[in-house]
Order: sequence, then structure tokens, then C-alpha cells
Amino acid sequence: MPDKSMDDAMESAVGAHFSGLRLEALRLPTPSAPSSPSSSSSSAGPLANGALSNGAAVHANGAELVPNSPLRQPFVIGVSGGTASGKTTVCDMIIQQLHDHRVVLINQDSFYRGLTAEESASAQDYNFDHPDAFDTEQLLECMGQLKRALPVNVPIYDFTNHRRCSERFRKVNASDVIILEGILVFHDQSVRNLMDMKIFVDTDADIRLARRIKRDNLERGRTVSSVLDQYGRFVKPAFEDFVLPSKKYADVIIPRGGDNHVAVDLIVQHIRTKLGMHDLCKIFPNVYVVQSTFQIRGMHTLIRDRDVTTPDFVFYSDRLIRLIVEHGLGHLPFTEKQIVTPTGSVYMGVDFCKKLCGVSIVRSGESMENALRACCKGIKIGKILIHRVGDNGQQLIYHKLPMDIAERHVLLLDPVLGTGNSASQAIDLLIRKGVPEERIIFLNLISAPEGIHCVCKRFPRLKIVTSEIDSGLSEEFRVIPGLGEYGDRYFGTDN
Ligand SMILES: Nc1nc2c(ncn2[C@@H]2O[C@H](COP(=O)(O)OP(=O)(O)OP(=O)(O)O)[C@@H](O)[C@H]2O)c(=O)[nH]1
Ligand SMILES: O=P(O)(O)OC[C@H]1O[C@H](OP(=O)(O)OP(=O)(O)O)[C@H](O)[C@@H]1O
Repeated sequence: MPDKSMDDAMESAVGAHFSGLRLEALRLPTPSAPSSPSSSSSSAGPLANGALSNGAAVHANGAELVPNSPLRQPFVIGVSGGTASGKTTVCDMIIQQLHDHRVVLINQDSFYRGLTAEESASAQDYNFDHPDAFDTEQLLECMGQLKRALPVNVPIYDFTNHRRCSERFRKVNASDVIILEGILVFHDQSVRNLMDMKIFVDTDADIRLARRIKRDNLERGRTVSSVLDQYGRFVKPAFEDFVLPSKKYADVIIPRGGDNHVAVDLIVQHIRTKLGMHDLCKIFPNVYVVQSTFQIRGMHTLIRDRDVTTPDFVFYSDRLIRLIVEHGLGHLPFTEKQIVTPTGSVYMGVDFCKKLCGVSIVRSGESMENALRACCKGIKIGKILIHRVGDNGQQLIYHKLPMDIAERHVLLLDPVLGTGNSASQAIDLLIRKGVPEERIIFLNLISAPEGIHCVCKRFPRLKIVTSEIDSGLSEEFRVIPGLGEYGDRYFGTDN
């Protein structure tokens, strides 16, 4: 299912003529399908693969992690443009803004073939800007490995002697995002096919030449006249023959390169949406996963750890639940409200939705009541008790709900969505009591994909807000990796 809301957002941005950003032939791609429902950036379990790199690339947390969980394929971004157009700056800005994701930068330059001794002797006559100067086969092989979440050894190219270091490589681990940057990364169709998003950095030729002279002189040990000679003989013709014609493949064209903060911000916003979007959220548009950050992952790591103490379990569960509650409240309708500030000015604001209530599924759901009360002063909270009959059957035992519940929006509370049986029983009861399905928001900490399928299929208009979607259920219908018996751990009855 296409990411309609984001596409719309980007299209309206174009319609609004965001200064300096041309989104030509905007095709906003969807990341490749995962191999399993668990393969999500927002899924729980072991942290995603680490992505390390040399100085040019970025690592999110400084620790080298071995790929250890089946993940969805990384999001591949191609960044092309003429020489010295500012590709590196644009990549650096994207990497910096995606600080909570593992991003790795691969430079096409690393795949220069390297000159033979004979070619080196007349390097000034060698065309480094022709597609044949690159070992595209090897580039494809490396990218293929990274897409399969395998580490690769990327060659190291030395611009001063036009050779590859024969013994040294840059080890690159798999990551959430791979940025492939270079003058000719859009030239070869097989390379283009690897990309989920293509960005062309479009900078004025004079500015590029001036930068090139400065850079090659200072960083690559060339004389000004040799740079100008190479530019006239090879760089400019190759730009016209190969680089410029490949611009038509770009999804996004950034004028002025790294100076264009608006364009980079929009691109990063789009990538974030793609990365944060669990595939189940695409299937069921009413499932919302709280945007994952390292802070949230850190709290999940603590509460999922079987060795964590009860006070820590309670503390970090409470923090996470508060975030989920706030997120859930964001889905309630609001009315417009004008107020006057102490400066005498009018502020056009909104008023919170009034007719609300919470309903907790006893007993784990009760652990979410404090957070709801902390956010909604004086909120009424009903209870539903569902008894587990055998491994996969649930029976409604008791309920106490506000009399006028049919007129209220209901925040249904239960930290764990497993098979979805308990939730379905509770939702059934609410609907029987007259609550319209679309007025129910089910808040939970972790969900199994099976539970999401079960609840969303039966109640397609209800909203689910969760903080992580786990891999699945075990044979005993326990959420995996999960966090064990939530109620026992929270209320200290786990002995
Ligand atoms: N003289 C010489 N030029 C080389 C050699 N290898 C690569 N080049 C040049 O390097 C250029 C590729 O690098 P650029 O795209 O300019 O570098 P970049 O740092 O990615 O550019 P921006 O980040 O966009 O500024 C090509 O235009 C080649 O002409 C070499 O061994 N000798
Ligand atoms: O989606 P399901 O497969 O129905 O499983 C989820 C239910 O299991 C847990 O409660 P549990 O029965 O462990 O009781 P508790 O609230 O006392 O911990 C959880 O709090 C849900 O209510």
C-alpha cells in the first residue's frame, strides 16, 4: 500500500513551491518488503545491525554490532551530481539528522579501478570521469552484500597515486540506511535499481570548478594548471555525456547542494517516515507505532531484561507508558479555541476533547492508569476482567464501566497484545455497551503481529497505539521476544 499521507505531504510541499527544492518526477519509494513480520526497525529484540565506517561515514552509537536479527532490507539512497557539487556535504547533513538510525556512506570513488604502472606514468591522459574508470561489478557485489545485511570490505582508493591500497580495506557493517554517493551512481541501471531514493545535487558549474581547483590543489596534491587541463579534457565532457543525462533518474533534485537546508530537511523527514513505518502499519492504517528513538529502545532494553529489578521495571515501564498515553491522546478529536495571552495577543489554539474515559484490562492494564490520570485530570476509569481459559481462550468475568460510556471516547489500556483474544473480548464488550468502534483507542506497550492482525481485522476502525511490534508468538502463545509476565513483574508477584 503506498505511503499516501507522506506522498501527499511531499506533493503539497511541491505545490507550495518550497524555495529552492525541485522535486522532479517525484517517486517516493517504499522500502523493500521484509522477510518476516518481525523485520522492522521498530520491532523489538536485539538491536539492529551496527553500521560502522571510516572517517567519512557515520556510526550511531560507536559500538560495532554483529548482525544478529532478521531485519528488513536497508533503505538505499543514491546521491549523484557533478564533481565538487557538494554531494559529500548533503550526505553528511542527512547522516547527522538521521542520528538515531544506523547509516553508512559508500563512496563510488572507492571503486575506482586503480591504474596500472603504465597508466600511472601518463595519468594526466587517463579519463577518471568515464564510467569505465569504475569497477561497477565490485560495487554491485558490495551493495548486494549490504542489502542482505552482511558486512563488506570496501576498497580504499588513494587519489594521490591513483591506486587502491592492496592490503587495506574499510570494513562496513550492515545498517538501516545505506547512502551511495558519486558522480556516476545513476549511470548504470543495475546500480540505480538498488536505490529506494535518488538525489541529484545540482550546483552551478562555475562554483563546482572553483571548489574543484581548491580541493584538488589542497587535498589531492595537484597543480592548478593540471586541474584545469583535466577539467577541460575529461571532467566537463564526461559531465555532459554521462552525469547530466543521468539527472533524469533522480527523484529529488537539490539546487545549491549543502546550502539547501530546506531540501535536506524534507528529504530526512521522508526517510524517517519510511524507516519508522512498520509494514503492519501499511497493511492496517490504524496501527501507530510511537516513533522509535534510542531513548525508547533503551527503556525497552531495560524492561525486557529478565534480570532487571522490580523498581527499575516499574520506573521504565511507567516512562514508556506515559509516552504511549500522550501519543494516544494525540489521536483524539479537538475543537478550535482562541485565547488571549498576557501580552494581550490572540492565540489561535485548540481545546482538548472532553468526553473521555479509560478502561483498563485487569490486571496489567491497571499499571497504565496512573499515566492516564497524570495526563487527563480526573478522568473516569472503568475495568474489565478477562480470565484466561487454557492457553488460547479468554472469558469475560467482570466489568465496571462509566454509565455514559457510549458517549465517550475510550482509551483501552493493556500493556501486552498477544493473540488479541483478551483485547477482542474487551472491545466486543465496549461495542455492546454502545461505544462506536472508531471511538476506541487501544494503548499498549508491545504487540505481537498476530494480535494486531486479529484485532484490526475484526475492528478495522479502532486505533492501536503501541511502542514496539515484536517478532511473534511462541507455541505457548507468549510474545517473543516479549517481556515475560508483565503483571507479575510490574506488581512484584513474580517471586
Ligand atoms: N587526477 C585525478 N583525478 C581523479 C582521480 N580519481 C578520481 N579523480 C577525480 O575525482 C572526481 C570524483 O570526485 P568528486 O565527485 O569530485 O568528489 P566528491 O568529494 O564526491 O564531490 P562533492 O562531495 O560533490 O564535492 C572525478 O571528477 C575524477 O576526475 C585520480 O586518481 N586522479
Ligand atoms: O492477547 P492475549 O493473548 O489475550 O494476551 C494478552 C493478555 O495477557 C496478559 O494478561 P495476563 O492474562 O497475563 O494477566 P495479567 O493482566 O494478570 O498479567 C496481558 O496483560 C493481556 O491482557
